Amino acid sequence: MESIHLKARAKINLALDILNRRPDGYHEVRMIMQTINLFDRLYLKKINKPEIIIKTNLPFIPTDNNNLVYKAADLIRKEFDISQGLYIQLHKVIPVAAGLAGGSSDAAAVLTGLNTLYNLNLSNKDLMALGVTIGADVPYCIMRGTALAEGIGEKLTPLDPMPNCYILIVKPNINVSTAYVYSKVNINEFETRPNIDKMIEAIKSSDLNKISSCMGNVLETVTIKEYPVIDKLKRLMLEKGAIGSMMSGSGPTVFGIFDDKIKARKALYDFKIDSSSVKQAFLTTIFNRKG
Ligand SMILES: C[C@@](CO)(OP(=O)(O)O)[C@H](O)COP(=O)(O)OP(=O)(O)OC[C@H]1O[C@@H](n2ccc(N)nc2=O)[C@H](O)[C@@H]1O
Ligand SMILES: Nc1ncnc2c1ncn2[C@@H]1O[C@H](COP(=O)(O)OP(=O)(O)O)[C@@H](O)[C@H]1O
Repeated sequence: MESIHLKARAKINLALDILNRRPDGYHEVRMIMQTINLFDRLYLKKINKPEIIIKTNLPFIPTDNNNLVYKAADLIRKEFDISQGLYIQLHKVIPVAAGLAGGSSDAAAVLTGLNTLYNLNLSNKDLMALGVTIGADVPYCIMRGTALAEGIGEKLTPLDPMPNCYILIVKPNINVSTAYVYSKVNINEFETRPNIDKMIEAIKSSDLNKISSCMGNVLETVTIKEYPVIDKLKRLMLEKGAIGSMMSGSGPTVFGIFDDKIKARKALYDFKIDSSSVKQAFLTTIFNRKG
């Protein structure tokens, strides 16, 4: 095989709790993760030049070692002594620095894709162990579906699939870095924390209303204080018929869960014309592992 086409899907966090801060600055988390059908496209091709060449549709994305896609390819090439070069075409659709793990998912797709392209026969467990050296969310982006993530996000337990629904994604006109949000979080100041065990039960019972009522993200304590637009978008989402709404990950993206396609489409339209607070809006569905 000389080339491969891949899809790298985004994730949302249905719940995000922090247990403590580790001495190395990372945080021990308990999160419920869900893959959604919003995806970047990648094309990987073996080339004769001995280098990694990245082409992307977004001019502001790095094409050197700062791109997580480059990091993933470089890691595999070094680990398995592969000198042959690689051309990577990355078509971004997932909003960047948005709390949707776009870069992590691109890296996960490259690890998985190169495993096939070079016949490495690595298990998902092997790929996840490589992935965590790139980023805390990369192992989950390899596993995908509904999952409990613990440790720094790399200790994964697959959960029953979440029931089908519509997910409305709204990215406000602001940029927030993950490292900044974690650095500002004060774990002694959380007034409410999501009940992760109750969320797992709600998922098990396939009850969308119960799932929505269990949603919670402690990182909102940092972002909403600095960017009230996040809270405004959450409230608008509920007013427009979402049964639950929350910020995903470190934000600033807000998502809404809808069980009614008409309401979801109308809400998408309303958010798309609200250019004062919304930069990007997408209506999508959830993605679950097969089998
Ligand atoms: C917040 C979450 C929720 O799913 O996602 P995003 O909002 O980034 O999508 C993740 O925990 C983000 O995972 P990821 O984006 O892979 O993190 P990394 O690149 O490994 O780390 C970026 C920075 O975030 C902080 N970090 C990350 C993970 C973690 N458990 N504790 C942390 O304190 C560290 O300061 C680190 O330097
Ligand atoms: N393949 C990639 N796609 C998007 N951003 C990338 C990629 N590689 C590196 N980056 C850099 O990583 C940062 C965070 O990107 P992203 O993964 O989209 O964030 P998040 O995890 O919050 O969704 C951005 O500032 C971007 O410049």
